[in-house]
Amino acid sequence: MSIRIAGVNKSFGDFAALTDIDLDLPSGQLTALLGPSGGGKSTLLRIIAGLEVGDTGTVEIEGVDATRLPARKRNVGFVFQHYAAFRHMSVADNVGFGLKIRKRPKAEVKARTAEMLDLVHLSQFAERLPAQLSGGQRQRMALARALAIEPTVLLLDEPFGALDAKVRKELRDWLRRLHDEVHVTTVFVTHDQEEALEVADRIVVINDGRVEQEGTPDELYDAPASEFVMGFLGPVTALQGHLVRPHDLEVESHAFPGAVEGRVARLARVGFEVRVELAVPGEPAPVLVTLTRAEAAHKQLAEGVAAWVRPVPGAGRVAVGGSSAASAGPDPSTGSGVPLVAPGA
Ligand SMILES: Nc1ncnc2c1ncn2[C@@H]1O[C@H](COP(=O)(O)OP(=O)(O)OP(=O)(O)O)[C@@H](O)[C@H]1O
Repeated sequence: MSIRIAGVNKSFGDFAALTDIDLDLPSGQLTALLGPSGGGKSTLLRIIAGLEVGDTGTVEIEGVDATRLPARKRNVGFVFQHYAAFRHMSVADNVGFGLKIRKRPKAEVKARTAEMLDLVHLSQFAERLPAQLSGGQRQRMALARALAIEPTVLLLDEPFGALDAKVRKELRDWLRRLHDEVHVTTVFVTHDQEEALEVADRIVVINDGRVEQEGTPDELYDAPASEFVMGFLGPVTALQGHLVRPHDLEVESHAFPGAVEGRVARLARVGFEVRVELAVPGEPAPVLVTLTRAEAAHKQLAEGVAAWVRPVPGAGRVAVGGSSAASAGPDPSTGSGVPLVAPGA
């Protein structure tokens, strides 16, 4: 285990920003701290970095107790959303700065800087000033600077948060490829579930200062431990007291085993998919089902027609007001008494 956090609590005045955090983040992996704004992600990252100290608990980095070590002795690379570059220094000098202040030989600084610029594809901009780079290029420069010192862990706080959606997406693919090349243990903070699902090996969902769930992207998506995690990771709809994913519902224009009857209230084509809203007696809100266009055409669904719906067998789901898919109990819609729980739940 590369980063081990045990019993960490942190309050600001009487506000509890983090409560009872215990986490083991494996070596060489890319872990996302995911959650809504104000949940405590940045505070946790700053405690790992040594920029903030927990009120209780310990932080271990690669087997070394770092709880009382100052930030500069933890050998961490840190990248913030708004990277503060030295404006009067060239891109190359910014990247080599950490090595220079560590008094490494000139030749080594030069070689390592060139290597890092090559890694982040900025070699041709080495002599420019930071102001002459785009936002995305500047964040790549920040990553090169953080990596230049060969950090034990790389900590990224919403590194692409200030960039527009297209550049953000490019950089997230790029970060994944970069990580596959260098394998440095990386923790990054994001509130964007798509970013976490796409890039991370592991995701830790943090809400209200607590860890809601941790696991691989698949584990969290397929077997969410709570309503909160399920809703935060993707669209959900409620049917018969359970939250399910709209693409995990089967719908037909005729009755079929375990399905309940409703009526198509609305049918909308959105790009490659069709979103169907069903009015189902007893359901307080429309039941949302997503289908491909071909499926919708084949099933002859149209506004106003009767339709029958049930969760696909094995669909991940969570009881409304409950806490876990596994506690969902027997499923009335299967008629078999076999609960429909997420795989591995
Ligand atoms: N130095 C501080 N003094 C007082 N309160 C703080 C301090 N730092 C953070 N907080 C509070 O602690 C809570 C958690 O903040 P934190 O920045 O860790 O959340 P976050 O999940 O990273 O959110 P965001 O995505 O908005 O940055 C917030 O309510 C914040 O206002």
